[in-house]
Amino acid sequence: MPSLEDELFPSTPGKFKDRSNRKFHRCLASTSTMFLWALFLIALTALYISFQSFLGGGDTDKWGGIQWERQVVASAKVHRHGGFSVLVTGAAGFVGTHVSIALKKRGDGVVGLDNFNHYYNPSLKRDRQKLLSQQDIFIVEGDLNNGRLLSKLFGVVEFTHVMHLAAQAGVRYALENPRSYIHSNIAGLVTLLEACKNADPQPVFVWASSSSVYGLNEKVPFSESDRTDQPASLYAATKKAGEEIAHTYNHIHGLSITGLRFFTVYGPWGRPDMAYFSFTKNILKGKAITVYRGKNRVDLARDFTYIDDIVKGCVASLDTAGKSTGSGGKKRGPAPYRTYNLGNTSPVTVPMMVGILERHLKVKAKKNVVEMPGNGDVPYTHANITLARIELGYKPTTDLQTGLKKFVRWYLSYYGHTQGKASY
Ligand SMILES: O=C(O)[C@H]1O[C@H](OP(=O)(O)OP(=O)(O)OC[C@H]2O[C@@H](n3ccc(=O)[nH]c3=O)[C@H](O)[C@@H]2O)[C@H](O)[C@@H](O)[C@H]1O
Repeated sequence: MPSLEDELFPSTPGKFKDRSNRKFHRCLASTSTMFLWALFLIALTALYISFQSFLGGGDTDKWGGIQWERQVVASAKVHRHGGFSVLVTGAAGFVGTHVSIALKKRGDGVVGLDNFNHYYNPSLKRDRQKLLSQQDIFIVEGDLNNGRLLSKLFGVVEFTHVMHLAAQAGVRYALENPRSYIHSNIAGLVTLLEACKNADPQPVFVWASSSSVYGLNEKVPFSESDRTDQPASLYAATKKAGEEIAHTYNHIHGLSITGLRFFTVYGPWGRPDMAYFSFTKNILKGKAITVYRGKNRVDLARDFTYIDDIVKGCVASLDTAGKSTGSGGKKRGPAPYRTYNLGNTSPVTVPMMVGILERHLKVKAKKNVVEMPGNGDVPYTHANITLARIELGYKPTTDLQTGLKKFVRWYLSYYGHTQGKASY
């Protein structure tokens, strides 16, 4: 009777069989099986890798693939003669959402980029995303530091402009999480500028700096030419560093750069970490709010600027920016480098801001007035906007009273009067 082995590995008919031959066959059999298994596993791995690269992912499964590219291209499509194709970073953020909608409404193509981080409750960001999606604006989910994603994006769309609004915001949070400022405001900025530098043609670059760069400067109102070498917070320091970094990309690579120094922007769909927003929540909940006061019992003041005015300043900056001159990463000639204050030019004290909120909310605030802790705050901001007025036609029109009324109306409609849903 033939053994199992013989059946599995029948000898060639007519050939002589012996024991050593059998051993050899047995060894060959197990080696071949192992070899076949290895081949099978290699093939499986190769199949998986090629499927992943077909999807375009790798770093994250949130981007890449044919469907994703279609969405990006459709969102970037320009619907007006001479319109722009704009990459808006931080599109699910406060300013990013408003700027994206304004651009889309006038016929520009807009592609958003946002990492939906958890600095504050991302459900607000998701709701802003829904708002943008109703305007056919697609947000790519990814981080600024993902160079692969950025080069893919610039490969799919020839962006004419980049509106860079993504950042780690907040002055006081830098004490808790300093690295997040370096990650987004320094490393992320450089990764994005690299992608812009390498793009051919290079896009125009407009980005959000901050009033905080004036730091301990005591000359008011703050003009663009005033000193900015005394930052009071790490946030301010990273924004100031961003300005210097952007300058080198303008100088070496011919990128057209416009830096906008925003002054305490507020309004509907705003940031829950900001004072006017968190005060509203706490006043409605009957909780005490902490109002900081400066040295010698001097009230702190801010040049609060309404979101619609900021949006006009951003759009005007895109419209008036000269072209980048570089190609293949090399500068072909001088490119514009501009810096503007976007403020309101009428500072209001924090207690006055609280008073306006009390009137709009029809609730009296419980206030704890404490001396300003040494946490990065500055006592006073006031923008000189002459340059922006002359060169951008920037003219803010909303005072704090009117702007906060609009904010409170939005807040109550979004969170409801009961505050039950306000978990941020
Ligand atoms: O223009 C900017 O470049 C920055 O504007 C904003 O910073 P700020 O002007 O500091 O706004 P915000 O925190 O609302 O505090 C407002 C006032 O309330 C005081 N304040 C704050 C908190 C509190 O509990 N109590 C209080 O009195 C506080 O002392 C201050 O006097 C952005 O957050 C920042 O990301 C950046 O964009």
